Amino acid sequence: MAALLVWPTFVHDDYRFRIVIVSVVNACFFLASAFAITRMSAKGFVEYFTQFIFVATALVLAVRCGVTLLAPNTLQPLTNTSFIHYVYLATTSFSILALSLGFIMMINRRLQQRLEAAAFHDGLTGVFTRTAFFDSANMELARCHRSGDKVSLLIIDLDDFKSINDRFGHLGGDGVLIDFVNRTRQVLRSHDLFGRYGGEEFVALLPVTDQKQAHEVAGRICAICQRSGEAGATAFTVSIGVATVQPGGEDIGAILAQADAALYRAKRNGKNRYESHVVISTAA
Ligand SMILES: Nc1nc2c(ncn2[C@@H]2O[C@H](COP(=O)(O)OP(=O)(O)OP(=O)(O)O)[C@@H](O)[C@H]2O)c(=O)[nH]1
Repeated sequence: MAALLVWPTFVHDDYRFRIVIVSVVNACFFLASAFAITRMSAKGFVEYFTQFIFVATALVLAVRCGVTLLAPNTLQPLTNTSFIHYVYLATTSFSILALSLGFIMMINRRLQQRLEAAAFHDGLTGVFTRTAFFDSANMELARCHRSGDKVSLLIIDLDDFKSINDRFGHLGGDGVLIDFVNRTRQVLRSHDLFGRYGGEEFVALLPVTDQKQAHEVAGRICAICQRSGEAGATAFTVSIGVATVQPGGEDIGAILAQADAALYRAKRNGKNRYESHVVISTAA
């Protein structure tokens, strides 16, 4: 734009030509910015507000450009007192302030969304992080305490995962974790809570689920993971510790301790199986 302005400024002083160039270039920039916002995901008030300011400013620039071309005598340098000139000055002053605010708020919202995503969802598998799982699980326990429903908790640990990493590398191991999550999601219901406890250990809270039903779910998870090698993918198995309680106001930590003890038994009894803190299960 600077190059385009050299001629009407220094070579041939042409005020109207300068207005046209500046208006057209800026209007294109504002419309392109408004279009870029259209393509953003998860838009809210701030995005629509900023988009509106872009479009409104572009329209004023277009009108100013049109007036300059169609009624050239209405615009005079320095002594310019035309209505469109006042509108232009007011709009640009306001839009600079509004756009600055809009951009700051958009960046703030994006940062907040990223922080929330990182706090709530595991970056590799997409399941709840440990903290998010604990928070949601405690709320679910309190709800089942009030309603008198039973709750079951599964701790699921991938068997011999160190040897999977050793054989297929860390990336191969990551792929197995993703495959495990996808398979387990097929078994869990939409309202079950699923989280990563740490490393290759996962937890699932099954609301309104008694021990018999929890055993069925655990057995199906063991079975679906055992079939992992069928399509040529890396084969893996899991061991599961199951705990079922009638919540009495305790927090998730107490139930986790029971499920953890059951998981320890499943590992000690040969892996690729589930065990319960009360009933010893059949092998998967
Ligand atoms: N690829 C990958 N590996 C991980 C991740 N988190 C933890 N690990 C690995 O998981 C392995 C866990 O090994 P161990 O605790 O010895 O357990 P294991 O080999 O599964 O043995 P058992 O639990 O007895 O069946 C370690 O080698 C960790 O490095 C991860 O996010 N990605």
